[in-house]
Amino acid sequence: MLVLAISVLLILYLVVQPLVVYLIDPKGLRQFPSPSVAGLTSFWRIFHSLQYKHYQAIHDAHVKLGTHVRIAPNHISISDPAAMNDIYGHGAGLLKDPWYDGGAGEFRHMADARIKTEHQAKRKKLAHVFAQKNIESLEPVILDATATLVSQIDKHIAQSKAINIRRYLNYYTIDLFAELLYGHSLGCLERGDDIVEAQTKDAKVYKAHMIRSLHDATHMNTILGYEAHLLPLTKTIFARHPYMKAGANWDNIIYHNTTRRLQDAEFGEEKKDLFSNLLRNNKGESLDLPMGEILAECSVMMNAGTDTTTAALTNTIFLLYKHPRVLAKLRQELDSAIGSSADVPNYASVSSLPYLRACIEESLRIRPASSYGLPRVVPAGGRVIAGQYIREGVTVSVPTYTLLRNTDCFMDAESFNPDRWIESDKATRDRMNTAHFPFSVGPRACIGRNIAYFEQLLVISSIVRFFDFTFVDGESQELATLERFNSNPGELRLWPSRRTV
Ligand code: HEM
Repeated sequence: MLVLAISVLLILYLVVQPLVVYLIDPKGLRQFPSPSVAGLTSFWRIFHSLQYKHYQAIHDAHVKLGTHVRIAPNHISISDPAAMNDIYGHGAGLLKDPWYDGGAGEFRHMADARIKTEHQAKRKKLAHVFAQKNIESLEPVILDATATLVSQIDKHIAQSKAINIRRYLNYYTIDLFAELLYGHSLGCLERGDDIVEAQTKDAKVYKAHMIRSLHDATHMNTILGYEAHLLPLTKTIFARHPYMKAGANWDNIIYHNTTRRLQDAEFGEEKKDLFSNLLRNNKGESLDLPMGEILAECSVMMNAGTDTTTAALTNTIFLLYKHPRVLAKLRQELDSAIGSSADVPNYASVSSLPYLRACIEESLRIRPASSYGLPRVVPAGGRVIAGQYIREGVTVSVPTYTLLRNTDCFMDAESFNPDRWIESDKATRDRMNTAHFPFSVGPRACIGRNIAYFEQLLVISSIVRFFDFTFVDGESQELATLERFNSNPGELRLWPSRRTV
C-alpha cells in the first residue's frame, strides 16, 4: 500500500505537476523555444550532464532555435553578448540561483554565497588575498613548482616514457596551489600521483584520490542542483552513492591540510602564504573567521585554483602542439625575448609578450575551462534581457561555450587563431571583446584570474621553450571535454623530447 502511495505521489510530482505548470504557463515561458522535453522537465539537462556534454547540448539547441532558449521548465538560456551585462553586470541586480545550493555546505564560501550582502562582505574581506601585488610576491613559489614540472617531464624523457600531461598539469596545480595557500606542497608531482592524506573530524587519517574526489563530487552537485528545492530529499536518497563519499573525501582532504596549517601557526611558524592573508587583513588585524568559514574558503580556493587552471593549461598545450605554425611563431617570440637561458622564465620576461597572451586568450575562448551557463534569478519586476522581457523568478544564464564562439563576434569562430587578437582592426577587436568573458563579469566574476594568468604565462612559456611533443595517438589525437561544472579535459598522452633552445 505504501509503495503504491509513493508511486502515485511520484507520478503526480514528476509527470502531472510539470505538465500542468507547462500548460498554465504562469511565467509566460512557452513563447521561448525549447529542445525536446526541456521545457517540461529537468531530465533533459540531467541526461546531457550525465554524458558530460551539457554544454554541447545547449550549444546545439541555440544553433537550431536561436538566442533565447528554454533549457528547463524555469530556465531561459540566452546566447547574446548583450545579455552578459544585463545578467551579470554591476548593477544588474540578479542573484545566484538556488542551483548553487547543490554543492554548498553548512558554511558558504565566496563562490556559493547567494545573499548579496554576505557575498559582498566576503569578497571585500578577501580581496587583498588575490591582489596582483600579493600574487607577484608569491612568484618564487610558482617558479619552483614550474621547475619541478619541467624536471618531471625530463624524467619521462630519460626513461623513454610517454607522459599524461593532463595528469601532470593537475599534479602541478594541486602542489602549487597547496603551496600558495598552505605553505606546503602535497607532493603529487614528485610522486606522479594524486593520492593525498585526508582526515575525518575524529582525527582518522587516510588516503584519497584528490582529483577524482573533486570531479565526482562536482558532477553529483551539478546534477542535484537542477532540482534544488528537492536537495534535502535527494541528498538523503543518494547519501550512500560513491559520489557522495567523494564529496566527503574532498572535505576531509581540505580539513587535513587546514588543521595542519593551523598547527604550524600555533607552533609559531610564520609563513607568507595565502592562508596567512585569509586569517588577517592587510593591516595585519585578525579577521576572526570561524573554522567552518576558513574550511569553506580553503575548499573553494583549492577547487577553483586547481581544476580550472589545469583545464586551461592542458587545452593550451594541446592546441599549440596541434597547430605547428602557431607553435613556431610563439617560439620565435619567446626565444627572442628570453635568449638561450635554461631557467624557467620569470614573470617580468613573459608578462607582456603579445603572441603568448594571444595564444592564452584564444585557448580560453575556443576550449573554455568554464563553459557552463552560470544561473541567475530575475528579480522583482522582471527584466528585459538582450531585447526580450523575462518575468521575475525565472532563471537565466548565458552559455559561456556558445558565447565564446559567437559568429557575429568571432570570424571563423571554430578555428584556433591567436592572430585574431593581434591583427584584427579596432572595430573587430571591440566586437570580440563584447563576447570574450572566460572569467565572467561583474561582482561575481573570477577573483583568481590574476593567479590563473600568472601560472599560464610561466608554464606555457617553459613547456613550449623546452619540449617537443608528439601525440601518442598520432596526428589524429583528439582531446575530450568532460563538463562536470568546469569543462575538464580528458587524458592527453604525449611523447616528450628536449628541444634545443
Ligand atoms: C583559467 C582559470 C580560471 C577560469 C576560467 C575561472 C573562471 C571563473 C568563472 C567563470 C567564475 C564565475 C563563477 C560563477 O559565477 O559561478 C569564477 C569565480 C571564481 N573563481 Fe575563477 N577561474 C579560474 C581560475 C581561478 C583561480 C586560480 C582561482 C583561485 C582561487 C579562482 C577562484 C575563483 C573564486 C573564489 C570565484 C568566486 C568569485 C565570487 O563569486 O565572488 N579562479 N571563476
